[in-house]
Amino acid sequence: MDVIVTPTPKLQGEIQALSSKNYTTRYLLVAALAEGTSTIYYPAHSEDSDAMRRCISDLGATIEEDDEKIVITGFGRHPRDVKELDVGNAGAVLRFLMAIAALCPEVTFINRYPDSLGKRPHDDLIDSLGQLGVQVEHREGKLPITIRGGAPKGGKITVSGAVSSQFLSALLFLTPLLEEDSEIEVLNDLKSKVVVGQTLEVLEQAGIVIEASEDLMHYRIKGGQRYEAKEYVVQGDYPGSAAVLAAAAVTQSDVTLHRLMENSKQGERAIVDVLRMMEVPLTHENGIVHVQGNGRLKALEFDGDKATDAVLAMVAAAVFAEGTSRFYDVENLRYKECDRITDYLNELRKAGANVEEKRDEIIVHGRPEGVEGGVEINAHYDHRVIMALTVVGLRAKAPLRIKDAHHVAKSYPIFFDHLKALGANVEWVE
Ligand SMILES: O=C(O)C1=C[C@@H](OP(=O)(O)O)[C@@H](O)[C@H](O)C1
Ligand SMILES: C=C(OP(=O)(O)O)C(=O)O
Repeated sequence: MDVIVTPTPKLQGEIQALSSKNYTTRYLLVAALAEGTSTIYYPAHSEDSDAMRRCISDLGATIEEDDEKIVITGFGRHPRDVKELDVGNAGAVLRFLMAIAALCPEVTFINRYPDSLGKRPHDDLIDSLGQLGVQVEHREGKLPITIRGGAPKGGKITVSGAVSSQFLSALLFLTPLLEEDSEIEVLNDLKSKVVVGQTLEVLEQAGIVIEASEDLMHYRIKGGQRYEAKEYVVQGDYPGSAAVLAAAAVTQSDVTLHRLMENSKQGERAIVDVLRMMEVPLTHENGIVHVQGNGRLKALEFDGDKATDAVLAMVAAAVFAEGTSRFYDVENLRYKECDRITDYLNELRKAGANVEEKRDEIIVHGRPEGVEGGVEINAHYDHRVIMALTVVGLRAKAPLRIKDAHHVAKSYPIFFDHLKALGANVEWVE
């Protein structure tokens, strides 16, 4: 399914931010790793969170769900002897479960998205699992991957954080369940460090004790711990909301988003500060962001690694700013659903934006007068490319047709419904 985005000068209205994808996947996992019954209120509904639901159910968790909550009885440290798992296109779900699969005799992760997740590298985690004595069969570090767990005991592990923080998070979920104590040392930098803060927060809520160094590069984890069954409440999602806020910033707008906590550990809450630095009129109080866009934005420089899943939306806003913006320290955007530097900038250029790339930077020469539009956009299987190009389409001179826009459902199935509710001219077409 494609979406046609027709230029829309004005957005107005109020929406409830969707629930956080990253917290939902984590709460589902820690609930599955507990032995009793946990309740998660307001879990996200998207392809990625559904992938975690499906996999923990295959691994033996019992799940009951209604409109408000999901009730999970976990399998503790004894997952069912499942042969195959399908994580869809969800990187975090795959990486977290590759580690948990070490508790199973043999599990194969299938390759359902050969052109997206199928291209992403997992070598660093494979290497760390190897240090625990776990055998991993793979195709040059990529899917399909078979994990032969045996019975890892714990011990000293190193993991590279240069490509993704998800490898470290995966080891942090596994090691408390092992018989012996573990020590993890992160090598070569740690990208998306803020997301590890979310992992540690959720582990603590689940009753797990981890000693982490202040720089998040060293960890001591006691073995033989048990995840406690708990009640969790999922907060609003900043990465998805970043695209809605960027849309409000590039138009004449009066847009209010609820459920966005000021003190959230999501790095992508930086979208609010970035838009403020771009001189977009907005307020953020009591979990409510209110944007009154006037279409004028100023360029800025920003360390994108602090808000990895909001960078594409920030770049989309910068396309219309006065001056040249620079988003640096973003190399690991190349290892996401697509190469979010080269592939994304190609699509932006097609739409008429003036952008340049370096290995680890995106540079945007703003065009406050608007971009041409009138072209077809390749979504590259990437929900964040789809959302960001939608923002650009709202202020183009002619409509954009975003091919295969249904992949937006990876994280934000109702993105276009939300934009429509704000008055955006967006239409699904076959
Ligand atoms: O741990 C997580 O849930 C995530 C970590 C980040 O990935 P990287 O650590 O690979 O940057 C982020 O981009 C992804 O959407 C979710
Ligand atoms: C990169 C993302 O997710 P994942 O790595 O879990 O596939 C994302 O949500 O933008």
